[in-house]
Amino acid sequence: MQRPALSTFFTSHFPLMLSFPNAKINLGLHIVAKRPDGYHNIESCFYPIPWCDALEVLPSEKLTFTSSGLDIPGTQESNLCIKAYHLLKKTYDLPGVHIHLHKVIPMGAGLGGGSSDGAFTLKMLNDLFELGIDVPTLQKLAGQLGSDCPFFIENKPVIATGTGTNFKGTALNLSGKYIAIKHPQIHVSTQKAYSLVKPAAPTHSIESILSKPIDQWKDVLQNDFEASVFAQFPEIRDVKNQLYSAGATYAAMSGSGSAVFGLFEQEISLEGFYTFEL
Ligand SMILES: C[C@@](CO)(OP(=O)(O)O)[C@H](O)COP(=O)(O)OP(=O)(O)OC[C@H]1O[C@@H](n2ccc(N)nc2=O)[C@H](O)[C@@H]1O
Ligand SMILES: Nc1ncnc2c1ncn2[C@@H]1O[C@H](COP(=O)(O)OP(=O)(O)O)[C@@H](O)[C@H]1O
Repeated sequence: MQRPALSTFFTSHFPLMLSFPNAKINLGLHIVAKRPDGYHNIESCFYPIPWCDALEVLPSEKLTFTSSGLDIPGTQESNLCIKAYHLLKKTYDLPGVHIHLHKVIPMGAGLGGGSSDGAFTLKMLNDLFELGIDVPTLQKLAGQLGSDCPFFIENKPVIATGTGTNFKGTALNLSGKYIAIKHPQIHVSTQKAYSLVKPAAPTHSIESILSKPIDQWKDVLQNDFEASVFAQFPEIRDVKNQLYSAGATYAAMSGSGSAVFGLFEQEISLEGFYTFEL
């Protein structure tokens, strides 16, 4: 079937699209080796969580961008939504769009919020303009925006290896558990965090640890960033300890920080933490 011209497409379809780019947590994170390109091979479980931004794309004469909610550092051109548009525009005949991002997910937190916005922009433009880009190609494109971006294309729990862009599905299902998260408002540079860790081959695979009950994860399911980040910012370790004191079955820093999360069997309310059901 021949695809209609994009201009007629807009007038014949709903000219608006809304999505809710969500955050992720890392359940365990091993930094396995430094690569010749300067990046690191890792092993981690990426798990999507329902803490979301809101992203709207609608027709416009030219590309425009607005945001609300939390202030996003950097220029519009450095925003991953705009980068995603330009990346697709290199290959596809994209008309103008107006992108509005309502920012909720804390930034520089290890929750992948910016990466999610970039990946969701790719998916929305693909759907809206019926570009027909398949999932592996979308993941490759997302990889050009950042290492965390490809995960958000399929957005389901995976064991990630390589630079965090090779995925194996996992049956891990935390539905019905509760999570408490705090972003201690400390900005940890991902690049610096990687440079402070000495890579090492792990003794146990994350997949094997995650196959055990959650109450056995403590002390074995490790995030290799924690030691150096906690040494620099002891208050982040305090947040983790606070979660265990409150009865968390497992608590850890997400990614390169500084957000810390705890998993609970029951609904909890903790001052200063954002809590919700998974
Ligand atoms: C640590 C993780 C774990 O999920 O997430 P965050 O804590 O940022 O959410 C990721 O590996 C971060 O992914 P992302 O934040 O997209 O990183 P990128 O923009 O690709 O890279 C930022 C910098 O981190 C370093 N980097 C990133 C990924 C990787 N596998 N090895 C690296 O050494 C590089 O120095 C790079 O210049
Ligand atoms: N749409 C966006 N939302 C948030 N941050 C963005 C976005 N686009 C680019 N950035 C940049 O990415 C940085 C952090 O990205 P984010 O993915 O939120 O954190 P992290 O990598 O720690 O998970 C921000 O400080 C900002 O400079």
